[in-house]
Amino acid sequence: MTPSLPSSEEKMSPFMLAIAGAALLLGFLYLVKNHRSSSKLPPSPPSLPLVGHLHLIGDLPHRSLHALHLRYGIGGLLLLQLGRRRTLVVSTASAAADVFRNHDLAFSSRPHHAAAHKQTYGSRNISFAPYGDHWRRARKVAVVHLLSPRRVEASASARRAEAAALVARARRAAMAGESLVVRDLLYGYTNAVVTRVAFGAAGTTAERLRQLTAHSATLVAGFQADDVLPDAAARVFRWVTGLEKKIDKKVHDWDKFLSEIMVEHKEKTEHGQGGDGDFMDVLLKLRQEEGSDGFELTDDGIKAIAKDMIAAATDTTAVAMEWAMVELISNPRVMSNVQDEVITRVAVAGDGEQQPGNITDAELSRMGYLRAVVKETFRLHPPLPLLLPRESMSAAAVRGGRYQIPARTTLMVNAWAIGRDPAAWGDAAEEFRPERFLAGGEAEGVDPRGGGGGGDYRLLPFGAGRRVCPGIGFALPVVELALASLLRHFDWELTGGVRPADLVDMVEATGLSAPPRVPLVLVPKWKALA
Ligand code: HEM
Repeated sequence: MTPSLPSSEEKMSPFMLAIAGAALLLGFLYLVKNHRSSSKLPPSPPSLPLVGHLHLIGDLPHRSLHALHLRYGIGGLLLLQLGRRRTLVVSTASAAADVFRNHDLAFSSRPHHAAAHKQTYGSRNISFAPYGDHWRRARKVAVVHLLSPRRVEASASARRAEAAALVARARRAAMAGESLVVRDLLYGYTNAVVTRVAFGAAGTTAERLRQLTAHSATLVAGFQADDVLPDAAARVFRWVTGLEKKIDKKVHDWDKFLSEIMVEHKEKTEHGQGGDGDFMDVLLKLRQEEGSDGFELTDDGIKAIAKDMIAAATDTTAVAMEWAMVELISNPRVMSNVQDEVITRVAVAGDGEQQPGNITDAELSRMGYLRAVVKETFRLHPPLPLLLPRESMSAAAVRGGRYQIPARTTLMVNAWAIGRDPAAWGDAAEEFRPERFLAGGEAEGVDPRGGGGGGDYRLLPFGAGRRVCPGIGFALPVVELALASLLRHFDWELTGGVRPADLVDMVEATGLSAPPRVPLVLVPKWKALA
């Protein structure tokens, strides 16, 4: 039966026609508006309900995000829904330049993360503190009083003592014809330098610290329940899986350690033996003299800052050095060039009788090729491949207003992808070629200090803008001195039939920082110096 047309009595009244027309118009306007506002968002791959794009992220998020960028990204941007967090991913140097140059303030906060909050005395540190007065003042304390160029210079003796110990350790292995797990060697060195600088101690304090820092990062690394679930559900998840218990134990152990160190330092000060040499001394003295610019340095505040410095410094620095050694052993030409330079520069200083490890900062500053090796390592292997996540505090119109990013969007800057961006580094971006940073090279003058030196945003291992790492000046001489010492005194060989070419495709381990997945094992051969 065919449906009959409405009779004249059944025809719509003018009133009903007006309502229907208005509804149609409103619907049309809604569609147009919606189309316009969604077209103002950066591109996004197809997503699933609830998880959004989380299922597209593998165990190496920087690599998954890079692959998604290559497939879906436009203008260096992607917008993803990672569980409950709307996330803007930046994957090219030009997009990073726009975000850091034009929208840094908008993106200067950090997303709340319950596990990190717990481990930082309620976000009272610097790294995880939301943007605001506390963060600004705590950061100023670190920049002015703990990490200033004067302090870095004053810590040269700690660096040199530990570099000498590093060479001695490798020499023992060389004499015994044994191989070394390079990670253990370098982690031990970094941990020892940091312990001396932070607490003026070595030996058992360094060993306790080593145990505390091991695996700490894994409790805040990667995507966790907090990123996917609402707060209460995430807490239940952590509790059921036992993660909450692990975090509580770590928090307790750290607090016990830091409280003991603090008591020791206070007692020394009371007996007139307090120094102003290490971080704890400086922080306690600042509190006494109220020299922290009105910033209340409570016991917990001091512990939060000290812990932040240690956690931020140790893993990152050791990971950078291990990757440098991986690249050098895989590139014998570069290894030979850098060894020649180190030997020549130290000899030029006129002290052939120097103790192992006793290379001065002035000598390091003349090692241009070594510095290029370090930059090239940071380019291909940034220790924090996704930096630290930021969160936008207000809406931002990025890429010249083409895209509108709403407030409370998480920002992930993929430094690993930016280091491989062909628009920034050319077609041979995957090649380890330190010469690109030397005079006449295509990246001459590019600096890893995040837009420092001419506002170049191609090399971002330390981030950029207001939240750029304040520890760069501290980290670089630690890295350079260890590498120079190991390259000056030893030749290095692979073990067990491994060939340099076997290391070329080495991928990263999972976690917040990204060391080589397979720890590098090398045999040191002691070099008798003329
Ligand atoms: C090779 C070694 C290091 C690397 C690769 C590194 C990398 C980074 C990165 C990527 C950030 C986040 C920047 C951003 O959000 O834009 C950061 C933040 C930070 N780093 Fe480093 N870092 C290193 C060493 C150090 C050292 C030695 C210290 C201190 C002694 C330190 C202290 C900090 C602090 C306190 C922050 C938080 C800054 C803030 O949120 O305002 N880092 N670092």
